Amino acid sequence: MSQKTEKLLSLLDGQPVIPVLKIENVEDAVPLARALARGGLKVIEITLRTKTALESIRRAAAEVPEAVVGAGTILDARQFDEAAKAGSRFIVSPGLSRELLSAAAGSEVPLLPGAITPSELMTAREAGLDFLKFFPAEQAGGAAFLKALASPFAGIRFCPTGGVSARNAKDYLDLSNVICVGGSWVAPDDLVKAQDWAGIEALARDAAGLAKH
Ligand SMILES: O=C(O)C(=O)C[C@H](O)[C@H](O)COP(=O)(O)O
Repeated sequence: MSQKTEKLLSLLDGQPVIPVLKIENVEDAVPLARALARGGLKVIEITLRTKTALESIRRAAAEVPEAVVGAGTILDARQFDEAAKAGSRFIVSPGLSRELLSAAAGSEVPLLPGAITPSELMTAREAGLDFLKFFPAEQAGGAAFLKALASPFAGIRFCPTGGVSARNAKDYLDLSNVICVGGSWVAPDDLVKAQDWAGIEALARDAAGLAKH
């Protein structure tokens, strides 16, 4: 296992679900991170899909010490650097590219890149990355596909994301090559919009209870 994977795994500390967050209103970042941490999901991924994402990362990282804030939807080296500077402790991408791999190689911040096909897995492996995001998990073939990758790629482990929910998370978590899953279901847009932090805390608590094996 690479040193950066070890670092990422120690940040995760056995958490079975990484909430994937889309924050429109920057004022929501701190209470949302706090609610998720109260529910047991300290490690969160704030996606760069909104204008307020970087400022949301900055605020959550600075004001919620119990949270481990990462950035998601990172597509290139510039975004990698901006997210790292904002205080992201880890970086998630839906895919992998040479540019992103080289940004990650020059940084202390671990990268969780997306990969699906055997060839993509081999590219990641050559770059020393052995913990990958399997995205979009359900649409790409789901738990059956991921299970089939376990034999030839014994050293590679995954965080399946995309179409994962309370309904099917266990199907993934039960696989030997899955460490955790990612998903937006613990912080749905309507609850965030309603600032229903208690509701989100309850969803987080259920997700945190989805132990591996
Ligand atoms: O933005 C990224 O970096 C992505 O890779 C996409 C997200 O992980 C998925 O949008 C979450 O999927 P859902 O749980 O199905 O909503």
